[in-house]
Amino acid sequence: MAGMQLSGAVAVASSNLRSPGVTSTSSCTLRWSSSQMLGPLDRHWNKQRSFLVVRNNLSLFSQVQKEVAPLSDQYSNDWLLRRGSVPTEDLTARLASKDDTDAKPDGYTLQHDFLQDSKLARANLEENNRRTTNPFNIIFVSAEVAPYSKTGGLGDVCGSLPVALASRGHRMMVISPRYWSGPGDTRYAGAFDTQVRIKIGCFNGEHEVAFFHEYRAGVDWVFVDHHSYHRPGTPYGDTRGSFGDNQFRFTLLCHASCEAPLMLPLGGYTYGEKCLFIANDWHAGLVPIILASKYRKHGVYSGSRCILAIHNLAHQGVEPATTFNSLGLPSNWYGALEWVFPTWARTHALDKGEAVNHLKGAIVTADRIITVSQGYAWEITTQEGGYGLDGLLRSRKSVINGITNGVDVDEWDPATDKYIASQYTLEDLSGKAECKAALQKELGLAVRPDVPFIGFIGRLDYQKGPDIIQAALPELMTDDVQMVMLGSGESAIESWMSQAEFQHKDKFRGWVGFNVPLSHRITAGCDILVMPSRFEPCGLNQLYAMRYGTVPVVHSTGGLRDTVEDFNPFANGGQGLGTGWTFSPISKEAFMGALRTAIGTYRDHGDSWKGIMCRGMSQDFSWDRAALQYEQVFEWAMIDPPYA
Ligand SMILES: Nc1ncnc2c1ncn2[C@@H]1O[C@H](COP(=O)(O)OP(=O)(O)O[C@H]2O[C@H](CO)[C@@H](O)[C@H](O)[C@H]2O)[C@@H](O)[C@H]1O
Repeated sequence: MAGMQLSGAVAVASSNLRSPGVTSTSSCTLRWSSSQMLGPLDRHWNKQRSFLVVRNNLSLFSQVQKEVAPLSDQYSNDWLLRRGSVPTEDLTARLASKDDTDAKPDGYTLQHDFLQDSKLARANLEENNRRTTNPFNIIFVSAEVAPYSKTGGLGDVCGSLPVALASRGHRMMVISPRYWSGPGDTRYAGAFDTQVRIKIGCFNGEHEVAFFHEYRAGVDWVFVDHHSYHRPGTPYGDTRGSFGDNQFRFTLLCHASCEAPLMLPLGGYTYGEKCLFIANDWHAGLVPIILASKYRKHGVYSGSRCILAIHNLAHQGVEPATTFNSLGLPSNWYGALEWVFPTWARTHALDKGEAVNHLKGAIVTADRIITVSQGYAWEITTQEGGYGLDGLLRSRKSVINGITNGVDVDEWDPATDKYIASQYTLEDLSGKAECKAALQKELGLAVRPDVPFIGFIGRLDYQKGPDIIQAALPELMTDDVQMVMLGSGESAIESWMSQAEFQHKDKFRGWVGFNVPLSHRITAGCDILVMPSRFEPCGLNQLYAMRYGTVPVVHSTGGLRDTVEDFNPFANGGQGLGTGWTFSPISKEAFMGALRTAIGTYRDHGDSWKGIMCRGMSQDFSWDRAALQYEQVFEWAMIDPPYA
């Protein structure tokens, strides 16, 4: 993990430590010396300070192996036999097997309570693996959260990661604006007015906000209500462009988020002062600054920490320097947000390039920083990927971690997906062919099982590289393929999609707009999903595609490079390895090269294709894995003193 510097197991002072997992009977108390210490301790170097971090998520198997194996040195089989117990290797095997009942191995007399305790210990350990032993009060602050509001991956992540963390035993609050568009809007029907009102001093006045609350899937979903959120369009803008007062709207969100844990008696009691805030992207960027400048100096939130989660560094929340006075922050904190554009980016001779940058403010005040893949954690520290913030990010490299996103496995599951024509599984892929036929029919394309069907889903902007597809399409359309693109964004690309559809009526469909059910049907019905993103912090569509047996062809960048493994037909004794194709550099030629290879494999090597599909479908992209990694970072954040 980039930025994480771990050493191996560290020996500590010896003691009569009792394993947290394997308990002992009074007749067999285990003594552990330093070299037999249970559970690895990792040394974590952080800004020349070192801390010992206990990892508590050991699996039963490795735990039992570590615990029982050393016994053979101190307590020989003979010794155990004399005590009426079993040799250690037998016990290890029994504990590792699912069926370690009381069946006695031939020739041995079992000491029942020892085994019984071990079984209990295993149950405890399995439970520990599901539940954290160190629960936190966590506040997720985000501009969007699915299913209430979503324009992209940020909404997906903030709608599903908190549920995974809650199921591990953390107390979770997700706080986001209530984008209510009128009485017909049912998205917030389950959220009730808490009757709590607060006044926030910013932007030359006092602005009253209300809090709505819904408890669902173990998470407190809190919605900040203010009339500036009640507009048609997306959370950020409408057909005329971005809303002009977004800085005000998200400043309100940040102040309200800092008050919510103190004010809202959710389920009868507040979250209180000892919280862990996760500020997502620039919209929540003021949270660590508000905590440090307004609360902590009065002794409030001194036990809290704030982690900045960067989903996309390209959006930073840059506004004129004069707006600083409106943010409701003490004037001596200007330096945290201060941002000066490079000379080349200034608009006229008298332009001094002075601005405030919300994301920069968060980078220099957050206790730790998480990005959504390991590859992106490194990319943002380079000049090419740092969007002007790479220098600052390099200076905080020791607290940056990359954790690859998971997927909401309930929402994105081909076996249960309610949007697709026919459900299917890894064991029975027949439903996928039905999905393909249904999608071809829905789009008015020829229903042909043999033709390679290519899909694209995403924002039509520079990041996602739709112009690469635009450049490649004339060549691609000379082949016997079908293609569908779903997306909205730059109007030039939107018009091109309509035009291309007109030009290639029998092969190409361009669906302009945001349509979640159709995105599921494309993911299930296509054979290939292309993602020619110029940069991609993590990317979710390639994960969804693999889960649905749709093979990704992606630019080798950020999270795409981390999650898609290039197909190698010769690996694994000729059986092949890999889950898709990556290409580099980002050019029409490289894109077409990879796509042609994929199309050729689909047509001519059915077995290899099936292998790629099945390997993709077998990947574990659940949030459980990522949730464990988040927990580790939470623990580190709590060990360090507040950064600001
Ligand atoms: N027209 C449309 N109709 C229906 N659904 C559509 C759609 N356009 C996009 N979507 C959906 O929006 C989501 C997009 O997620 P991504 O992660 O690919 O990108 P995004 O750039 O928004 O997220 C940022 O944050 C996420 C989360 O951390 C990172 O994975 C990513 O790299 C980063 O850029 C997917 O669920 C996709 O299906």
